[in-house]
Amino acid sequence: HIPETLRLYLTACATKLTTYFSPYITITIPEYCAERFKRGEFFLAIESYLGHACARRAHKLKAELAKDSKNLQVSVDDHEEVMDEFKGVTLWWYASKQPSKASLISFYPGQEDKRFYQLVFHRQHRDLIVDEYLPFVLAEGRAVTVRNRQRRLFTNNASGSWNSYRQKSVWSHVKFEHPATFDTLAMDTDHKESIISDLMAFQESKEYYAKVGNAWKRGYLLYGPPGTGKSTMIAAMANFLDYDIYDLELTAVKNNTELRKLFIETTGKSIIVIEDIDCSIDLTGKRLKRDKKGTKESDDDEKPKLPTDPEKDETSKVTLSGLLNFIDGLWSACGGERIIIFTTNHKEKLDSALIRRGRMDKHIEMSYCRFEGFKVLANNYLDVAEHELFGEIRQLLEETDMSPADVAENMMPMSEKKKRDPNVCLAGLVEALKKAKVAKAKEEEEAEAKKAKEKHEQEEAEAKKAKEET
Ligand SMILES: Nc1ncnc2c1ncn2[C@@H]1O[C@H](COP(=O)(O)OP(=O)(O)OP(=O)(O)O)[C@@H](O)[C@H]1O
Ligand SMILES: [Mg+2]
Repeated sequence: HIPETLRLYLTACATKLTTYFSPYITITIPEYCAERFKRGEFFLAIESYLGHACARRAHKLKAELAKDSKNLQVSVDDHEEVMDEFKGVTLWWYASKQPSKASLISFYPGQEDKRFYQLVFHRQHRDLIVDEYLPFVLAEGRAVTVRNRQRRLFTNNASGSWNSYRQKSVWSHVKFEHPATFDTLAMDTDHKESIISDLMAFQESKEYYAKVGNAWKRGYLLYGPPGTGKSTMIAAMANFLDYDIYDLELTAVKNNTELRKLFIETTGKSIIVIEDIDCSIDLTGKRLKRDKKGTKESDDDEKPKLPTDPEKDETSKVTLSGLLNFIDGLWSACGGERIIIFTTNHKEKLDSALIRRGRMDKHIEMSYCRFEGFKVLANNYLDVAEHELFGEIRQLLEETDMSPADVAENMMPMSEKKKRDPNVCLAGLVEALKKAKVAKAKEEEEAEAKKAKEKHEQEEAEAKKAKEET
């Protein structure tokens, strides 16, 4: 009978010897790495890669529902061996686990079993594997993860009911599931095409941004009257690019420090949206309450402010310069692929520093519904591509300014949901357009009258003045 210590020693020696003479090299990738509470990114990438690329060759698989509970995620089961081939070289992956000492109380998930992957290959391929294969696996695995992930809509305004228990993170999120696409978006076709190609160019120009030394980001300013599809456009962009959305509510951000923190916690492949920028900030750095959503005008629930020195007061607000820094690239260190979008109903109210090129690279105007946009809506809502009323509608759309939201609403009044008869719906739209046309004519008339009156008054005043002088 051999003493325990000696036995352990001999086993260790035997392992050493076999490794010494073995022509094979083993690389182990543990599930939990240095930062103990986070699953290692490489481990996760391998898991995705093997499930995707090599699963067909494995005998024992396990399937789990992905986060969105729609896609099945298949991965290689524990204690299973899979073969892979890379540039003609064969290598083997083992998924395995090591039960940890039972006496330990588990502090983090996975303490019970230490799972790991082992990669075995011939030592003559060492350089190929380390320099090319492993980076390849990492990239592939990441791509698979991205394809399977559930996209999310983040918000910093957690006062609502959602996820309010998640106090720790500055952002709270819900699933992002907006059906809007560029196909369903009613707007000028050329305009739409130019936006799509701009987005594609952005997505593909990682190297270019690195070369010119810019952060990999792009800013869009969406402007136009209410109901012209600015928010819808953002959803369509996110769907097109497969990005997350961060909806940044500036009025809920206390100061520039908090703004920076929010920004740093965003991840790549995301769109950061600040809606109604003109209502959120003004040039003196004073934040305005937005009355649009029925928020209170004044902070009368706050304690009366003690007189403080102006410097201190400054830090309690998000200022324009804070916002500019935020866009400019304090943060370029935290990786790229971000799009920043501002929306506004009044472009002319914005400070030129905010929207100059370089900050907002592209200004996109969303405008009233014209015939091209209407055709998209008619197709979406009524499945009509041609109709005898189209000619009249085309004419009326040119003469009135109706937003796509109103056109859609008039074409399909919510109360008459069941009547999807195109004839009825389009006739309803014609009616509404005619009414809008009359209203517009009246408005113009009134404006004209007012102008004439003012002119008259001015002339009178001038005449009076001239009389006095003489
Ligand atoms: N161009 C469009 N194409 C398709 N649908 C549209 C379009 N514009 C508006 N709609 C419809 O009208 C609704 C309101 O549009 P949306 O919220 O995108 O407008 P908005 O420009 O963001 O308005 P606001 O300035 O008030 O925020 C949407 O739910 C959508 O169904
Ligand atoms: Mg909107």
